[in-house]
Amino acid sequence: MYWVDFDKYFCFSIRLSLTIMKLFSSTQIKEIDEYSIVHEPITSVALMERVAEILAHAILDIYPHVNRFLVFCGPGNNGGDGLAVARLLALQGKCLDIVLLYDQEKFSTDTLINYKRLKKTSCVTLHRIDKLEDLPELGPQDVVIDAMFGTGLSRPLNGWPLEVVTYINSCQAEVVSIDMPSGLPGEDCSGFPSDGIVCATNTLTLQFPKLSFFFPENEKYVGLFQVLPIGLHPQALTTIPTPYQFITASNVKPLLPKRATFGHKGTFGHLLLIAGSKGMMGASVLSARAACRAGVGLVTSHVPSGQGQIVQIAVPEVLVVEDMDTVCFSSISNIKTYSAIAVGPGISKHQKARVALRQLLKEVESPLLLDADALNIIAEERDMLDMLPPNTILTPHPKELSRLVGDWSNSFQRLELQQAFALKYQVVLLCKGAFTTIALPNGDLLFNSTGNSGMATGGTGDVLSGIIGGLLAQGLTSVDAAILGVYLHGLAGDISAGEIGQQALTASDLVNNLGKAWLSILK
Ligand SMILES: NC(=O)C1=CN([C@@H]2O[C@H](COP(=O)(O)OP(=O)(O)OC[C@H]3O[C@@H](n4cnc5c(N)ncnc54)[C@H](O)[C@@H]3O)[C@@H](O)[C@H]2O)[C@H](O)CC1
Ligand SMILES: [K+]
Repeated sequence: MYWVDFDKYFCFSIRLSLTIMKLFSSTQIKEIDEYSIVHEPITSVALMERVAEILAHAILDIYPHVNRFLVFCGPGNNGGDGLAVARLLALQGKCLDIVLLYDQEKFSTDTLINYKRLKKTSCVTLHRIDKLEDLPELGPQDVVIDAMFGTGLSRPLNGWPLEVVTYINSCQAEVVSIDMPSGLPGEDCSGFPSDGIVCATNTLTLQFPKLSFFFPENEKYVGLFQVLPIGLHPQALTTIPTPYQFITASNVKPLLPKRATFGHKGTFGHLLLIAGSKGMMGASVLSARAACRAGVGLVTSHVPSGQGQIVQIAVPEVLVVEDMDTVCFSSISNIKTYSAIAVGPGISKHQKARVALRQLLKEVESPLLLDADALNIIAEERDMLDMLPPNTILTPHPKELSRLVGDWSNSFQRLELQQAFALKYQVVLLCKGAFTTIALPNGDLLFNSTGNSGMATGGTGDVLSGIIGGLLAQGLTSVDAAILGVYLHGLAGDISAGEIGQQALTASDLVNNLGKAWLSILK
């Protein structure tokens, strides 16, 4: 399970007046680091000291009762952070054993300065070690501080550092990694063997989450992660370009649609929801309920003939139109009446639904969202991809996404495929999951910050379609509707998990907590 200290993250972003929380590559982080040193101005060793104070504080917060820490230090500034943290923890009365993996000739300038400072500190024992058998004893109550490699990692670990990583991973002790688990690259992890990376209990990362933290295959290395603002220069953060952004509360607040005082139900849009088929009417009900709580004026549910009663009883707020077919969506009518259309949840891949979807794509003029079976159909009938109107929103989960974009061998490649597809077809393409990603028609890629694994349960995708559809109908652009919809959906999930826990969470809880989610953003 991941954990991000979003409050600290938000506070800091607001203080810097950032409207967008960017995510940077390791190379760019080095550039931002250097820019900050010149323009703050601050010496690099003073910046390292500031970082170490923040890190030591966070470590003491997590482990207030731990008395002994074993710090593994590499040659670069990550090792320097470790040495400075060790000194500060020793000054707090903790017992510190420091394992130096390299001779001081290999140390970076600031690491060497901190090595010399540490030698003058009491309660620390420095070990320059190059064999496992010489390592100091590590008890289950002790905590390992991993300060071997951070953003400067340039290749997979081998030799001595690899032996140390294997040893650390075989021990019972908890591990806190500084900035990154040693051995984990910041972005593309292909070619980095899985046994050469520290498995941290907690990762205390500096200023920004690293891209690789958002990849499911890296959960076992990153553990719980916390983002610690270290005061890098706001100018560098705003001017250095990156396609990656992180959606936080400060990003979504400006997107909230205004409610005109004299508005009536015609003012707030009319959504057509084409969802459900015989035996799959739950999808229709859930998406309709969610749409009704998304601020939209009117919702019409298009359902198979004879199924309308289900929706009318379950969601009295919606209007219902029945198809001619008794099984599935088979034809469209009066689509120009609506300010947005969402199609797909539970519609089946029946031949009649395929024909109707094709017809819809030919005739549609309003903003459009495609989900679930609508996506499966266009993945199989690929000429329909060229019929997608620009800015259509597609909301697949990973399996549906792979049908659209092809298979990937790691999550970084998945991001690239997602971005390329959004750019090629000029659509907004989601990949639902932890940190739902949203690829934009300009090639940018956003990560959502809300949500939890309690939401990994049937029907939550239908709820998302209803929310985003409702926002589209109110006139939000596709990009804004996708960002706000995904954020609200996850927030409703977090509020639900806070009330009833993740295990008991159902899709209906998300709908019921959407009001609280809106209020929490409006605050
Ligand atoms: N974010 C910031 O602004 C700050 C970050 N700080 C910390 O500095 C590190 C990054 O430091 P850097 O010196 O650039 O890199 P590393 O310490 O990660 O390591 C570089 C060091 O390691 C060697 N090396 C690289 N890969 C390997 C390998 N596979 N095997 C062996 N050796 C390797 C390389 O040659 C160098 O010697 C960042 O993570 C933060 O912890 C600053 O303290 C403050 C500002
Ligand atoms: K590290």
